Formats: sequence, structure tokens, C-alpha cells
Amino acid sequence: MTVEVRDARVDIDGRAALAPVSFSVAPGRCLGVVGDNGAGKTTLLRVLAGLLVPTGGSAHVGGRRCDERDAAFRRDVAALVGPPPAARDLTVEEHLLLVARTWGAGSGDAVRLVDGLVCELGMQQLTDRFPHQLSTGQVQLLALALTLVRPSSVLLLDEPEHGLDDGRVRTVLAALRARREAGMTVVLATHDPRFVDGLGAEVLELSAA
Ligand SMILES: Nc1ncnc2c1ncn2[C@@H]1O[C@H](COP(=O)(O)OP(=O)(O)OP(=O)(O)O)[C@@H](O)[C@H]1O
Repeated sequence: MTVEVRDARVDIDGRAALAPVSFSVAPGRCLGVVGDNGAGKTTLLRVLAGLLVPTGGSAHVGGRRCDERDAAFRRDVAALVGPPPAARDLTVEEHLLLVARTWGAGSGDAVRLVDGLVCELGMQQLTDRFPHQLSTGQVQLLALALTLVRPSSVLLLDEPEHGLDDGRVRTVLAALRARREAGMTVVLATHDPRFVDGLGAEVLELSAA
């Protein structure tokens, strides 16, 4: 599914949070959004996730305007932008099963899907823990797993590297590469060149306006 942005810009309180930007990302391709703190990376991802309406220009996924209120848009786009939703009294495994079931997997399929993802991300030791029992990097793994456990055609990831050690970065990169090679469209904002190089991403460099 193609991500298409034309002259999108965001002004907040009269100041440019995102200077006008245009690009297109085809299925199976990855775009790495880079730039200094405050350059507008998160703002751009919030526009793509349909959480923020651009002040000018447009953003579409598969020809559909980015709008999180649109159920069809939500079905296509899995976004990790901001803190992951977490319920105090659900374990890591219960979170993942809940999301898998919510997006239509039957109970047996959901268990298989979650088991597979837990192995892929090396989270076997975390399944019985509650959110408050996780370290920063472990919370990030949960956030990534919650994004990957549901079906989607487009992945939006804001700083996927947050809190991850070198080994985990390699593990997550392999998981994302597999999805890109399977035809998913990936847009990520990152300060870590390994995510750009490791995914063969085209680069979009933003500068603070
Ligand atoms: N809710 C808001 N109110 C006012 N200004 C905002 C708001 N959100 C973002 N901004 C401003 O918009 C600009 C872009 O912020 P953004 O979070 O997109 O940057 P970023 O490139 O993601 O930075 P970082 O690398 O630090 O995560 C910054 O100048 C920021 O101060």
C-alpha cells in the first residue's frame, strides 16, 4: 500500500512544527525520516497515523486520507507513535492476545501468532510480567510487539530503537526487514543509522523551519 504525501505542513501556535514535505513510499519500501531534535519527525508520523490534520497539503495511504477515525484506514495502518497503550492488570502475553483477538484472530490462531512473535522478538522471559515490571527497553519491545501482532499493510514507527540494546536492535531490525520483504510499507523516524542502513531505507531529512 503506497504512502503519499504532498506539500504537507503543520503549524502549531503560528510556528512551523513541520515544514512542507512531499514524498511517496511504495509497498515493500522503507522511508527513514531523520533530522535533529525538533525537526518535525514525530509531527510527520502523527500526520501519517491520522492523529493530526495537516495545516496544508495532504497525506494518503492507499488513496485513503490519513484519519484515525476511519475504520478502514485503521485496518491498514499500524502505528507506534507515543507511549503504547497498556493495562495495569494484563500481562505482556495477555496484551498481545487481546490485540490479536481484537483484530480477528480466532483463539488458536491468536495463541500461535503471539507465540511466534514472542520468539521472533526474544520476549519469552517477559510474557508473564505486568507493564510496571518492565524496563525501558522491555516496554519498547512490548510496544513493538503490539504494533506487529495485528494485521496491517503499513507500519509507522517513531524511534523504534528507543531503549534497546545492540542485540535487541538486531532482532527488531530482522523482524522489520522480514515484513518489508513481505510487501509491507515502512516509515520510521530514527536517530539510529542502523535502522536506515539495515532496512535499505530511502532517507528523508527534515530540518526545523
Ligand atoms: N503540541 C505541540 N505544541 C507546540 N509545539 C509543538 C507541539 N508538538 C510539537 N511541537 C513543536 O514542533 C516541532 C517539531 O516537533 P517534533 O516532536 O515533531 O520533533 P522531532 O523531530 O520528532 O524531535 P525529536 O528528535 O526530539 O523527537 C518542535 O519545534 C516542537 O517544539
